[in-house]
Amino acid sequence: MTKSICILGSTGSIGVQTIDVATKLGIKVVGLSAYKNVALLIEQARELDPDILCIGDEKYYTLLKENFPDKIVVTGQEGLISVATYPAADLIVNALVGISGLVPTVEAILAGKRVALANKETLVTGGKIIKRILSQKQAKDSIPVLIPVDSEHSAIFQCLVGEDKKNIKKIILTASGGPFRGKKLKDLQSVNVEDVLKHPTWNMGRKITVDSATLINKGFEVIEAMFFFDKKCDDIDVVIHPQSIIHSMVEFIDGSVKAQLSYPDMRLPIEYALTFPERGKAVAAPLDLVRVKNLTFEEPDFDTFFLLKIAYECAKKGESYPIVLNAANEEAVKYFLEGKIGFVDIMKYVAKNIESHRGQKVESIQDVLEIDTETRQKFKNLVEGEKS
Ligand SMILES: NC(=O)C1=CN([C@@H]2O[C@H](COP(=O)(O)OP(=O)(O)OC[C@H]3O[C@@H](n4cnc5c(N)ncnc54)[C@H](OP(=O)(O)O)[C@@H]3O)[C@@H](O)[C@H]2O)C=CC1
Ligand SMILES: CC(=O)[C@@H](O)[C@H](O)COP(=O)(O)O
Ligand SMILES: [Mn+2]
Repeated sequence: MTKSICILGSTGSIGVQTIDVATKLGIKVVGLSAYKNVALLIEQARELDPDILCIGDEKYYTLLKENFPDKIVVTGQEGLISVATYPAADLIVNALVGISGLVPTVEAILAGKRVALANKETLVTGGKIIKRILSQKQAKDSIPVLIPVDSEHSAIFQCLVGEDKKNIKKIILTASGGPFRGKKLKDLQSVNVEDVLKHPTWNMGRKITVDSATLINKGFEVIEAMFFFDKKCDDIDVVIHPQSIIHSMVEFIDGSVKAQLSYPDMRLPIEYALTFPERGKAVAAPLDLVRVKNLTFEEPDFDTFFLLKIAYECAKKGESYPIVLNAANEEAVKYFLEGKIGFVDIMKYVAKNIESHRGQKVESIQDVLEIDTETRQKFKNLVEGEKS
């Protein structure tokens, strides 16, 4: 079992829950990173006494170092990589948000680390390159280098224990449907940030909560599943399941379907990633299906939530398309949370960015980062251009 971990993004939703699980399991946290929430990072470091601390934003470095003169205190991208590759950690938990998670994942893998991956943007943007890097690495044991934390992928991973991947017919990802399930585009014109952040079943960071409302989160998860489980997007379905009790399913060639169920609590997939191939008993409340009563299912509304359809198209085209999808979406969500564009504009501008994109081959992480930067610039030009 894992004995020591570093947590990248320890001050976020997944980061904080990882600390809870690790503490309950008696796992030592040897490294922490945050971007700008230095107050919480200091509090966490006082409690956990790690060896290495990283603050992304350099302006907080001095404050952090003054508080911990005897620890390794690092900053910036280089500092983040020092935590991602820290020698004393058995496993790195990547709980960063957005493309900021990509390079640390790659560096951790290259340094021979196992990674519990919550940061889905890593595989959305860098899946092709990471797959190549993993194929060149010698497996040390039967435990995969990348272990899923995203609840759906953890569910599938659990359903596949003891199974041969060649017997998978289909992966069925469940989606809550978000706060606007059943609504049409005309109903969404005037929704505000507060409405969008009211997720019906999960309590998560702001960016992923907005992604759940547009359903692009599920599109990203289709792409994430392609890389985790080596499947084509045509073999991955999405079904709306408003209760978020079934976290995903696998249909096998004989017609049998396996599912993983629990109350919606991210600490369970986090615990599974930390204890795999064993199971812990640190966190989950026992599931009472009589109390839950109804498990219901619906078709996704691809017309209203058209970014899900676009995500499938990007998944099929591969190469630069998922990178552009992710970068345009990250910018759009940022603009929306800053009050600069409306909710429907997120979907509209991401769609426009994809429409005008001419695919490019992707051969390296450098290519990924260049396409990401170009797309963000193009996005800004598009939005600012339409405003003036
Ligand atoms: N939250 C959830 O329940 C789930 C999340 N996920 C995925 O897990 C990942 C994390 O999500 P979540 O915990 O909600 O996100 P949060 O926004 O809550 O946390 C993000 C963390 O990353 C840090 N961070 C943000 N930007 C940067 C940057 N540019 N460089 C370095 N560090 C940075 C933040 O630091 P600071 O606090 O200092 O800003 C914070 O610690 C995402 O990819 C998400 O899609 C998947 C399934 C469920
Ligand atoms: C908890 C988790 O894994 C999220 O990715 C979740 O799936 C979001 O909810 P939606 O199903 O609404 O996208
Ligand atoms: Mn998920």
